Amino acid sequence: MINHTATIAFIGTGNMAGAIIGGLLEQGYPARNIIGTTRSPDSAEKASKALGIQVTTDNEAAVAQADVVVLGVKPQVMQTVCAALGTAIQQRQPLVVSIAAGIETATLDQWLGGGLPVVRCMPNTPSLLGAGVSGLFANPAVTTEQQTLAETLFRAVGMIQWVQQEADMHTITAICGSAPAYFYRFSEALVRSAEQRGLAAADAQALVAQVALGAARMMRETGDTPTQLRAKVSSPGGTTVEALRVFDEQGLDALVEAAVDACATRSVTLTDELASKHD
Ligand SMILES: NC(=O)C1=CN([C@@H]2O[C@H](COP(=O)(O)OP(=O)(O)OC[C@H]3O[C@@H](n4cnc5c(N)ncnc54)[C@H](OP(=O)(O)O)[C@@H]3O)[C@@H](O)[C@H]2O)C=CC1
Ligand SMILES: O=C(O)[C@@H]1CCC=N1
Repeated sequence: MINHTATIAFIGTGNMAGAIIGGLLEQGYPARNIIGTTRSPDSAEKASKALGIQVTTDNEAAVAQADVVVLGVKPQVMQTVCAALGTAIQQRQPLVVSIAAGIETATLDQWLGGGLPVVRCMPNTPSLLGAGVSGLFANPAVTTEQQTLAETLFRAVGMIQWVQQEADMHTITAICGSAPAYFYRFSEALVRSAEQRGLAAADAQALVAQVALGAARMMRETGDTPTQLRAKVSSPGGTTVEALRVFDEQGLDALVEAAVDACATRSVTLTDELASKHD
């Protein structure tokens, strides 16, 4: 069960934090126990209306009442945001959860003044529907109770996976955080092909979404591996094998491997760029 009494401050309430907040509210988390912040008053008003929670531009005031502070701003502005929040966070000593790509817990802790419990989390946007995946890493200052709190919060919006080595967060980013976009990209290509063959765009999009949902549910619910499920679709001498032959001939595995590698490598270089700012 989620601890519904913890007050959570989301510093940055954009695409990802908004998806987590939406998912928590959907699961019954009380709106009064969630506060969000944005940089501009305009986006605060928009986010507040869209999500049905209080959203301000006052990061320090949000932290002052929080048991959990979720840092949901872009990596490139995180240091500035943390520097301005250090005093409020040190006074309150909340559990700090960062959802930023490429920022190590030690770097964040240093930016916030040191000695803090920091959980690094890599979620993904399907959290909005309770269908997210979040990889989690805790620094040594995180207590068992805080670990459970972080775990229950993110479990409320999907699956969770703890990693013991922080370096594994690069892989988690490449196969969970960023990966919904790969499926959307593949779906865009399928929709485009269907359109070229004469289907209406809206129909093609609905069909592709249903295929993706069905395929995902088969992988989750039948216990079969993707390889076994693929075999069950591919009749010898039939149609599917022809499409799969083209994927193989044109090097789908190498393409995917290169894409995942590029994503994980960017997570590493982002980490190096941001850590080099930390003295
Ligand atoms: N999008 C995704 O799928 C995923 C994103 N992430 C991580 O989540 C983080 C946010 O990404 P995303 O949600 O896509 O980005 P968005 O640009 O959608 O959101 C950024 C949010 O930060 C706010 N913000 C900027 N500066 C400040 C500030 N000084 N004080 C308070 N709020 C501020 C913005 O407010 P305003 O609108 O006023 O500028 C906005 O609400 C990143 O670190 C990213 O690595 C992790 C996993 C997946
Ligand atoms: O693209 C990004 O950098 C963020 C992190 C994972 C998903 N979106």
